[in-house]
Amino acid sequence: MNAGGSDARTTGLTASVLTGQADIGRARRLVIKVGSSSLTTLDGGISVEALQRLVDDVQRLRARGTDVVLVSSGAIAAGLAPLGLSVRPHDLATQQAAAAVGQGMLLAHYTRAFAAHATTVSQVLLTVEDLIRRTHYTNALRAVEKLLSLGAVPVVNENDAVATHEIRFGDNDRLAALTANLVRADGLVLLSDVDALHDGPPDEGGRPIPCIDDAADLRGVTLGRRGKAGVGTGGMVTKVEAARITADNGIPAVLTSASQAGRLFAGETVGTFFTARGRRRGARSAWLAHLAHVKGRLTVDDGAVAAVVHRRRSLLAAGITAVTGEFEPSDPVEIAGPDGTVHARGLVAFSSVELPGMLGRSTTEIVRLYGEDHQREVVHADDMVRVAAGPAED
Ligand SMILES: Nc1ncnc2c1ncn2[C@@H]1O[C@H](COP(=O)(O)OP(=O)(O)O)[C@@H](O)[C@H]1O
Ligand SMILES: N[C@@H](CCC(=O)OP(=O)(O)O)C(=O)O
Repeated sequence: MNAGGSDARTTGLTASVLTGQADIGRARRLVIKVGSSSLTTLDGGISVEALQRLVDDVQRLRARGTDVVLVSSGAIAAGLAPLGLSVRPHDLATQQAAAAVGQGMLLAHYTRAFAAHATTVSQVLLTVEDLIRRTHYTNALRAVEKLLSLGAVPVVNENDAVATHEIRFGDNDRLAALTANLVRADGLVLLSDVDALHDGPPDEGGRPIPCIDDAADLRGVTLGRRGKAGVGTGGMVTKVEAARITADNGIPAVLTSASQAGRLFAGETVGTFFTARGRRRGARSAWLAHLAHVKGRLTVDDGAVAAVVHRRRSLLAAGITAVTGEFEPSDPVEIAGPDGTVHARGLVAFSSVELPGMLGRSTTEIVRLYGEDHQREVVHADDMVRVAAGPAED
C-alpha cells in the first residue's frame, strides 16, 4: 500500500493541538499549498527539480502517517510557453487558455514525481460553488476523503478554465484556506519563495516574524502585493489573509519557502506560525466571512438588525429598506443597518430586479402579489454569517 492515507494515522495529533512549527510534522492531516513562484524556472516554465524536491519532502511526511492534500498553483505559468506567450496574461480568457494547457502538464509532472515513490496522484479542480453549495460541498469532501483513504494524493487547483471574474477564488491561498476547512485539516502550510512573513517586503529590508498570535501582531507589517518573480498572484496579502481565515477557524497555519519544507516537516522551527484562535466552522461560513467582494447590499431597519444579529433569525423582506448592487439569487450580499454598519453577509434568495417590489411587505402580501414560490426568506439564517461590526465601505 502507498505510504500515508487515513489508515496510517497512528502517531498523529488530534485536531487543533498544533501550537508551533515543531508540531507540524506530527499533524494527522495537512493542506500544503505551493505557489507558482516556487515551481517555476526563471523563464517561467515548471522546474522539474523544484517540484521533485517538494514531492520528496511531502512523501517523507506521508510516510510518517500524515494525510496530505496538496494545493498547487502553476497551471497558468506552465501553459504560457506552449501557447507562445512569455508573460502572465492579464485578461481572463488568455489566463483560462493558459491554465487549460498548463494544468495537464502540471499534473503530468506530479504524476511522474510521485511515481518515483510508487504513489498515485489525483486531480481535484474546484470552483467557489464547490465549497459553498451544500450538495457540491458534500461531493467534494466525499471525493477527497475517498482518495485519501485509498492512499492517493489529491492535487487541488482552482478550475481556472471555467472560472469567471464574478465568482472566483482568485488566488490559491484562499482556495487552500477553504480546502483546509473542507477537509478539517489540523494545519495549513503555505509554501512560497520567501522563508517567512517579514515586517516589510524582504527586498526592502523587512525582517522575519516567527509567530503571529493575533491581528495586533500584524500592525505595522507592510505586505507587498506581488513577488519579485512576477508569476504569483497575490503576494503576501493573500497569504496572510489565508492564514487569518484558517486561524480564525481554529486551524493554525505556517508560512515558509518550499526549500524549507523538508526542515519544517522534520520538526524544525522555520517560517512564521499563525496561532489558531477561533472555533472551527464550515467552509461555507468561512468563505462568506472572508469574502473579498459582495454583489450588493441590503439596508435593513433596526428591528431587522436585532432579529438577524441578536436572535440569529433569517432576513425577511419586511425589514429591508433599500437594495443596492446587481445580483442574482444565491449571490453573496452584505446586510447593513440604517447607519451603514455592515452586520452580516449572506446568500440572497432573490435577484436585485425582483427584490425592490417586495421591500417592507409581509410574507402574506408577497405571496398574494407574486405567488407561492416567493414564500421564502430573503437571506436564510443558514446562509448567513455575522461579521464584526464596522463602518461600511462605499
Ligand atoms: N511582508 C512581506 N513578507 C514576506 N514577503 C513579502 C512581503 N511583502 C511582499 N512579499 C513578497 O511576496 C512574495 C510571495 O508572493 P507570490 O509571488 O504571490 O508567491 P506565490 O507564487 O508563492 O503565491 C515574495 O517573493 C516576497 O517578495
Ligand atoms: N490557479 C492558478 C494559480 C493562481 C495563484 O494563486 O497563483 P499563486 O499566487 O502562485 O499561488 C494557476 O494554477 O496558475
